[in-house]
Amino acid sequence: MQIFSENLLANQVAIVTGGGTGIGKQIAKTLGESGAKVVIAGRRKEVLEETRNEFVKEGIETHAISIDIRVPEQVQQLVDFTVGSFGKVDILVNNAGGQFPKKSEELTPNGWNAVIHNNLNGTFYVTQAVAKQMIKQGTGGAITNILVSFLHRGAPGIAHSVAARNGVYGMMRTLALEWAKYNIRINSIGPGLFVTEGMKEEMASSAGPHFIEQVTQDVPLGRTGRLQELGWLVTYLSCPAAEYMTGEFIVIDGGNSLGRGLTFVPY
Ligand SMILES: CCCCCCC/C=C/C(=O)SCCNC(=O)CCNC(=O)[C@H](O)C(C)(C)COP(=O)(O)OP(=O)(O)OC[C@H]1O[C@@H](n2cnc3c(N)ncnc32)[C@H](O)[C@@H]1OP(=O)(O)O
Ligand SMILES: NC(=O)C1=CN([C@@H]2O[C@H](COP(=O)(O)OP(=O)(O)OC[C@H]3O[C@@H](n4cnc5c(N)ncnc54)[C@H](OP(=O)(O)O)[C@@H]3O)[C@@H](O)[C@H]2O)C=CC1
Repeated sequence: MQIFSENLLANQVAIVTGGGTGIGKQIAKTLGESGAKVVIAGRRKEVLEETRNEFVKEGIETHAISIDIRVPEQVQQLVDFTVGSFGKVDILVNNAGGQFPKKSEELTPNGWNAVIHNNLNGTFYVTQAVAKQMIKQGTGGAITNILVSFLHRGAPGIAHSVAARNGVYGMMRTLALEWAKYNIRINSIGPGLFVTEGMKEEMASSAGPHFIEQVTQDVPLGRTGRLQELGWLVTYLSCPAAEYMTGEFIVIDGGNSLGRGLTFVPY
């Protein structure tokens, strides 16, 4: 379904990290369907190339680059590559990330650092490099971070990831203040459960075979999220309709984070 006009983001250039798979792939596709030129970035070259070919066949102007967001020199290559390919950067989606579930008392320092490094440091490196380019351009920009719905509630088994995402939240609030004068807006999204291959792999060994059904039972709207719904939300945050929004965190989880609530009459 095409919600937004195909010209909404015409002449806009977007970078989506982790854009070769899952949520990032759908976000990049939706931005492209609204007219943006897209650069998808991740570590696995062959995955990125496959996604790029798919997009190009659909008429989306796409380039792909293999980089690790944890390595500042490679992050700079991403920005240089984007400017070299499309002349500028207007939109950034910080989607790359993830974690492995582990009881906190069993987490090693290396395990903790690995997740903090990827989700917090990596996100900062990309954000800083892209914002410097946006400041140089003088045309503003829209940055969106993909975090998690349970940011403020906690999630036993992934303390490292919740800590890192809260770090990104704090970073976002501060950068929204610092960069407002450049008209660079920065917002965050907290997705609930969206079924992707990456999510299934990550949860498969730890959360048990019924994880998706169990979570779904607690979702008032009764289902998992559709990837397209995240694509639309990012498109909204990246377009002129959201020009007065910055520093905000939007949860999209079918009401899951409301909990069960208090019931005063039988339903
Ligand atoms: C109600 C709503 C419900 C929503 C639920 C869903 C919420 C979230 C879903 C998702 O996030 S979906 C995304 C799915 N994809 C991923 O999570 C993959 C991301 N993972 C990675 O990219 C990497 O594994 C990593 C986390 C960045 C680590 O990579 P790195 O190369 O740095 O690790 P290593 O050098 O191999 O190891 C460092 C250290 O970490 C320990 N470790 C790494 N992976 C695991 C693991 N799978 N299990 C246990 N431990 C792991 C590793 O052992 C090392 O520690 P030491 O052994 O040296 O002490
Ligand atoms: N699915 C869900 O229910 C939820 C997901 N999220 C978050 O949404 C994001 C996307 O998840 P999802 O699509 O489900 O899972 P994926 O595993 O498909 O997405 C993770 C993406 O990030 C890329 N990536 C990870 N680390 C790096 C790195 N160091 N440098 C460059 N790219 C990297 C991966 O590519 P590669 O491995 O090739 O580098 C991959 O494309 C993640 O941040 C996840 O934590 C949040 C809440 C819920």
